[in-house]
Amino acid sequence: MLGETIAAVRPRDAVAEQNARARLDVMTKPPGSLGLLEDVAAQLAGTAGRCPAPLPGPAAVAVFAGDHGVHAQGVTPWPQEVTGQMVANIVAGGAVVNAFAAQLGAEVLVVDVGVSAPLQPAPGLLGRRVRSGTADLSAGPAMTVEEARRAVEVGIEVAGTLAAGHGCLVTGDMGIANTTASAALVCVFTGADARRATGRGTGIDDTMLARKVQVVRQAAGRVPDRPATPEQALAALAEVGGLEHAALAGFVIGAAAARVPVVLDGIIAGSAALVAAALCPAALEHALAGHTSAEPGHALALQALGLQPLLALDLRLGEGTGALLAWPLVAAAARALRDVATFDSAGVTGK
Ligand SMILES: Cc1cc2ncn([C@H]3O[C@H](COP(=O)(O)O)[C@@H](O)[C@H]3O)c2cc1C
Ligand SMILES: O=C(O)c1cccnc1
Repeated sequence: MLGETIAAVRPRDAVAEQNARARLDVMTKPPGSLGLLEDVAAQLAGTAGRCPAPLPGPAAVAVFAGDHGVHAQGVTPWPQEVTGQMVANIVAGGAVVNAFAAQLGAEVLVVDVGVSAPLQPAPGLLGRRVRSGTADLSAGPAMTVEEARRAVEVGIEVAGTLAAGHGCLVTGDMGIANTTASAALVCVFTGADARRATGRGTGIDDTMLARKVQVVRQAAGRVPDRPATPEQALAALAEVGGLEHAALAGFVIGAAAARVPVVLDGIIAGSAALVAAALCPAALEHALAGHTSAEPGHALALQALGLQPLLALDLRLGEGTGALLAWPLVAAAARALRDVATFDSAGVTGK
């Protein structure tokens, strides 16, 4: 399934994108005046393969949840059981992601791809647990390559299902200690030093940060830098990643295969997108960076991916919150491309 999905991903449609650029230039506004939103509008046309692109809605955020064996190393102040408790909170509608989604009319789907604790079945919770948390990535592989592949395929499945009823997919995550695995992935996939890629996550003190940097450096050191082939990418993911990272990588590839735009959230999605890019470079042509988070490794990931974030609000939450907030900008860019009159049609004199 992974191989077939990778093979199904096409680059953006150059003709649709050129038509969008041409239309943006004759719309009743000075050429280029919508800045980055003009690139977004053109990208959406390229993804859809037509100009104007369909409006990218409604949006659906998939919150991939998993636990991390590296929690035992003291890299986060939060107990591991908070992952399962927050999953229940999101499913009940009580988290920040739910408030933002309600504001924007977006759907929230939580996917258990690797939580440790037992979870009550509930509407809005998809059970796809590959294993109950990863192994401690500071001591050895976080998971097997086969488990990584299965978790990637969960993300592909979820993207395919959601793309059938939604015009835009949004990445979300929940997993205590997942900023440690994210930093390790950023180091491996960009070659960055652990000190630059590692941040304070939920908010850790200097002592814990020093320990986290050490853990990230040690883990990333076991893996050859900059995996170039799909096999190397999966191996690196299995060594230092998380189950939600694997699923998110698959989600990005699955969205691209369905030709639906995907808006990326923070460091967890950004690091997973590095994996997706190594598995399937064309997939990233259909992705948008919703925001840049306060976690320093996120900017490194976006830079390596060549993605320009739509927002910079100093968010450091995850759950899909920053990407959701960017979605109205994506929708507005599409609506402008579709609805704004041209100089000719409106009888407005050009310069
Ligand atoms: C109550 C709560 C809600 C959250 N929602 C997202 N995260 C975010 O913080 C965690 C990663 O940070 P670290 O690596 O420092 O543990 C992840 O669960 C991520 O989704 C949360 C964290 C907490 C505590
Ligand atoms: O970048 C993020 O999305 C982030 C940062 C800190 C904690 N959780 C998520």
